[in-house]
Amino acid sequence: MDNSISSCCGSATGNTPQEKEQGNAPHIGETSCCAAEPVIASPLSGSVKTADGLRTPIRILQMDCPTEEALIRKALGEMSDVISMEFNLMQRVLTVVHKENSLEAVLDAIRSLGFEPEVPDATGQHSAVVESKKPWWPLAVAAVAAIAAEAVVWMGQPDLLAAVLALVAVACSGLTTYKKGWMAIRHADLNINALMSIAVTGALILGQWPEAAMVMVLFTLAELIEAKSLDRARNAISGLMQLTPDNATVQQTDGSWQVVDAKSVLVGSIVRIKPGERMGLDGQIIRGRSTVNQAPITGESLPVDKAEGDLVFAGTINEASAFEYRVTAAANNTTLARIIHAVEEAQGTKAPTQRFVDKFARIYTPTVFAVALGVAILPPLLMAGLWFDWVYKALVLLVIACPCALVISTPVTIVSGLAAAARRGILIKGGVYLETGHKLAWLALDKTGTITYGTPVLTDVEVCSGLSAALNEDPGAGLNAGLGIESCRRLAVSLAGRSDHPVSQAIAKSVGNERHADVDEFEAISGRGVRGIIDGKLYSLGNHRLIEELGMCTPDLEKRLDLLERQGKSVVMLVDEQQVLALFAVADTVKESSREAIAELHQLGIKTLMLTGDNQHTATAIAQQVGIDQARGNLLPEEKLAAIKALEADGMVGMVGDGINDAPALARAHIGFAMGAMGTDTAIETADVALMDDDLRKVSAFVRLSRNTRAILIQNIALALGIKVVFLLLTLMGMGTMWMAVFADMGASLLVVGNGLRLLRK
Ligand SMILES: Nc1ncnc2c1ncn2[C@@H]1O[C@H](COP(=O)(O)OP(=O)(O)OP(=O)(O)O)[C@@H](O)[C@H]1O
Ligand SMILES: [Cu+]
Repeated sequence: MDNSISSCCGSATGNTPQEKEQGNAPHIGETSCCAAEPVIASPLSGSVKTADGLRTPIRILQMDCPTEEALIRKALGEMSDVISMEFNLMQRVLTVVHKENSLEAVLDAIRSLGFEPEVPDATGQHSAVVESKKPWWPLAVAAVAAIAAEAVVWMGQPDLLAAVLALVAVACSGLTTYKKGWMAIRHADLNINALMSIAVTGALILGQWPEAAMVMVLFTLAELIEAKSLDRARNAISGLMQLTPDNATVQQTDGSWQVVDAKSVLVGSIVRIKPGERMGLDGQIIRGRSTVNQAPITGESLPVDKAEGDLVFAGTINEASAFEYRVTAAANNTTLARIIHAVEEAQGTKAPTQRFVDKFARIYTPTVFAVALGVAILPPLLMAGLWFDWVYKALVLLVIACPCALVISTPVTIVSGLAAAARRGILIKGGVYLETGHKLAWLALDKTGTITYGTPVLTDVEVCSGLSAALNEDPGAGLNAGLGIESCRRLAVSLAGRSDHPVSQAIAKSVGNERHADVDEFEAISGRGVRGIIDGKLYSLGNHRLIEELGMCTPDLEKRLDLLERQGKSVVMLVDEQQVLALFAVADTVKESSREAIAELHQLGIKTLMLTGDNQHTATAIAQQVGIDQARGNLLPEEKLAAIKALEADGMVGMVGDGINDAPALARAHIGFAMGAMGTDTAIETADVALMDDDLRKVSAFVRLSRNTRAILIQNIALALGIKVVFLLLTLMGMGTMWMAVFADMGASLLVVGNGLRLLRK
């Protein structure tokens, strides 16, 4: 059940091979993950061999704008050792596929652009990265100087004073811009930094002191705000990791307790948690009981009761009394750590809009560039225009050509959406699901464990000789010629005890710790029941389908089944090789939240359909209780799959289940939702969307978030392109100035980033 699942759904929504490769890449560097520092990038995995060559992720902290991407793309694109490149500007990771033994050359090329590339070292360890903080005071000095220069000119003071102040301002705020700009010009590339440098230098040469200073200061300030905003989106997820305490109180071999570094705690250690304390590791309670706030994982802040045997999770908070638990996962492998890892991976995959925008930018920028070149050269040559005028217009066009706002708008929105979802206990495994979720037309639901709690209890036992006895009745009462109720029970419980199917579990749990009979050749019959040999005789315990197939059904039995099933109960029968001996009815309770969840989904215009292996009567009864449109019972797992396929003709199909016996259908659906992912590793890994607890309302929350994301994506693209179009027209009409273009570009970037970040607050 690994990537076969994620690749299946890819047929419709576009999982790329690259996503799968990322999923399979060994995450060697994980042990070095350290959350103690303020701004941290999570570790990278090492080089991985692929068919084309080595695939190495390289972190470049200075790379977060498309202009830097363009620079690197150009420089590495010329190298014969480089086969392909992928840029993830949000995480500032460049993944290069290159020939063996060429990594150093690639790194050198990146260094020559003035960047500091980082890769895992030979052991695969990657040092945790701490970004150095730039001091803020030079910018403050620059701002004061720029304002002073403006004031000096305004008050008619000597030009020399204004010039000195302006030079101070430009020097204090613009050095990085000049450096980056110069690097770009040297590589024959004109990015926003190069253009700013040219423009400011031009203004200085023309003696426009205050303007030059102001433009440089404001540009730097805008860049700073943008970088900070992007950091917010980036850190929304890794910030969760900082919720876990650094230390844990661990029992030593001599029985004493000692506070140690949580990262050093081994699986199997006993940890003590005080009231009000946050857990640093996953584990299972061995002593004590309490209530725990699991909001960091499930997004649900209502405290949950926990007693011996229950699982607790890193990041959650003990609200009541002290307890001890046995550690089940090391600090770097807790559920929370895996959630964070999955979200980061999801952020690295590109959503459809992003692919489109990237493609668009790749055509758009060179096109405007060509037009600008034409504007600069043709009118002066052919129409005797003034060189100065037309070159200036061309420069303005070049600023407009910067696709910064457009390119950054999509990832910032998607990343914010993914982070917002994760904080609410919805783990989305790729931007594609977040982006396409708004189109969901149908939601198929599994019954057991999805709509119901999945822990049915035994309600009726009937012996099939015409005599019947209610549960817990006097053991002697139901005796017949063949087997008495107690013998039937013993047989059924012994068979059921061997299966984890909820129906079997209900029967097995109905008696105390009574000794079970030995079962030979035990076998589960998929979608039907179980069978095995007890005391030398073959017995089966199964549903109506099984009894029909064995040819043991009678009109009388049918009537009794009907009666129980119409009450929403599931019935299995105990048979030997000749006849039906007894029947056992179990009833599952519907989750209180299910009804509300279905109503919310209907409000969103999503049609619902229940798919279950249980009988049609029970299915209909449960569906009616929660308001589901349609119910289909008696389905074998492959028939559930076929039902999903049939729905696909009618639009986008989601399927929600517990992932246990509905994995094929979950994989087939465009979006597979797995519930109760908190305790199960496979659900986190295989589902498209993992819901951390089993509250069905998370599906409607997901759809609403997806619709919000979608709306913001469209707004952002319209905004970014709209501003460009306005300035393009202004420039062509001769009214655009370079300053206007620069601010329009930076303003657009800030607007789309701010707009995308709104999702974090949702
Ligand atoms: N191991 C088993 N023990 C007892 N009954 C079983 C077992 N396996 C199947 N059954 C019977 O067959 C029916 C269908 O089982 P199946 O596993 O296909 O669906 P389910 O998981 O019970 O329902 P759902 O599809 O809603 O999750 C069950 O309702 C039960 O009556
Ligand atoms: Cu029948």
